[in-house]
Amino acid sequence: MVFWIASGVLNTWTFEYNSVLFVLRTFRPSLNNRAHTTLSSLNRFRSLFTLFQGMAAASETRKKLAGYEFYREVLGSPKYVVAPMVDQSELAWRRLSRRYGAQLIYTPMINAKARQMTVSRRANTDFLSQMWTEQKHQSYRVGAFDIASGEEGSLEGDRPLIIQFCGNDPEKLLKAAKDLEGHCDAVDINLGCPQDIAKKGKYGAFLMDDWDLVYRLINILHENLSIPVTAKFRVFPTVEKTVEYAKMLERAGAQILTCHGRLREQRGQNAGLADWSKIRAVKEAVSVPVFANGNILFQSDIQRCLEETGCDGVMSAEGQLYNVALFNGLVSAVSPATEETPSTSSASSSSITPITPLTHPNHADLALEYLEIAHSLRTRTAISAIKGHLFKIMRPALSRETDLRERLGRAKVDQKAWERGRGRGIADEDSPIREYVSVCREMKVRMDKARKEGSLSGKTLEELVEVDEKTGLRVLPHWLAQPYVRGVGNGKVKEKDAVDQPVVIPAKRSGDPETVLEDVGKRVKLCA
Ligand SMILES: Cc1cc2nc3c(=O)[nH]c(=O)nc-3n(C[C@H](O)[C@H](O)[C@H](O)COP(=O)(O)O)c2cc1C
Repeated sequence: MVFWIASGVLNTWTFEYNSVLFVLRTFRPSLNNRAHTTLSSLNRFRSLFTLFQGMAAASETRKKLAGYEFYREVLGSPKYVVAPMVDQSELAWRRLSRRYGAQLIYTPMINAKARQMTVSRRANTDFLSQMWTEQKHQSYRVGAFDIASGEEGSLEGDRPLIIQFCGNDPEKLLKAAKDLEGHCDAVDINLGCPQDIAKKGKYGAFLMDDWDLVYRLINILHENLSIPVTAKFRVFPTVEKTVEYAKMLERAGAQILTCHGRLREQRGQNAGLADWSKIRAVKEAVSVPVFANGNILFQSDIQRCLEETGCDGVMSAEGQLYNVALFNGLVSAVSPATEETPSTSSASSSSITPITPLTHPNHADLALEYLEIAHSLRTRTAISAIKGHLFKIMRPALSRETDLRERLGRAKVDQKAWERGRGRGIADEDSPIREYVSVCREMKVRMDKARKEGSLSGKTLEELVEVDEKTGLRVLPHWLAQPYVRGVGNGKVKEKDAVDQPVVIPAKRSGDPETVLEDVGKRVKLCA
């Protein structure tokens, strides 16, 4: 502490020192030499302090905090957490999410094996082999982490951040995690991905059958990384086994557990509801912080979940993707996003979320804001990610505005041009994603008109809310950001839908753009 203060004083001093010299040189050349000698000896002190400051910083980073100490002091006690999402929790989305109240965000899952190959190939000077790697891992790169841009994981705009890996080889996992440990606050292991790709690669939820391997995967990171390791997992059919598993994860060294309250078999059409009672049992059984994952769609679900599970935070994936303002207004009295005083300074425990511009802004505005961020970054945002976000954000209106839906579905973007054109700003008519911008602007015009007509009807927003017959959930006016709930599946796993059931990927991606989106969704939704 003393070093920091002293160094701050001396830093200011250097500025003064240069200014004094400049003034003396200009107006009193005779005093220049004496002043210079005195000032430069003082400046030597400054160098010494800078050295001590470096040493203090180094010893600080060496101190690895654990459990609640880590949760509080490094992460800042986050309650509102954005889930790891392949192709969707990328940097641009993280920036937008932080503006709207997200306190901690996970990167999309990174495959440890693929990252390791890419890193070792990059170290090789053979240009052709690099090209080969780049092409071979094109799809992996979509979820990769771009250190070179200096933006991903930066202290200024991308923290707190947890980088998620998947893998089944402890040594490879460690090497990949070591490569990125300086760019995040912790490393997470994906133990919950239930998709066929995970079954084939034996990672994610398919490690639930090999507890010894899971222990070693966590433990090697716990023992060798300078930052903590955390784990995200699904529940077992019984509470007892779920609790036993969670305790094993803690023993192995996991410092935060995220418990997704669905079974490995609850995916796609059979996702159904998450079981919060199992999450509660986990929370009661371990002594590290626990995040609850599943069933968070409206703000009112957040407090209910925290109360019912006793967890330290809630994690949302789909609810937050469809409404990035899900966590807005919960943290501070004045929201940075809209600068309005929120009606709820902490999550209301009422069963219904009040519909305010804070929690349900106009979706076209959010879409434009997202595009503006994507434009402003040096880091490349994958076109698949952009398209996925736009379809989800504006979903409430796309079934009405079918011409816009079609334009969005058919918009072609030259990836290379997009990479060259990034950072130009949204107004640039040369932007390679100008068609997306144009669709969102047109959507904004139409939604502003719809909102005006809505308010002219004399009804309040609450009165404009309808209830979906199939799901029983509230459907808000179509210009507002809101969750999307597929009215299928009951969470009960039928034998024919069990894990072995293949995901059907249509050979042809044509036809109705929304169907295409669903297909894209199925393909990128590697871990839902
Ligand atoms: C588009 C998408 C991508 C996902 N990718 C990942 C991932 O990379 N790693 C992971 O552990 N879970 C992933 N998931 C699962 C979510 O993190 C989360 O566990 C799951 O969706 C349940 O939360 P929810 O009910 O809030 O959607 C993904 C989910 C979605 C919707």
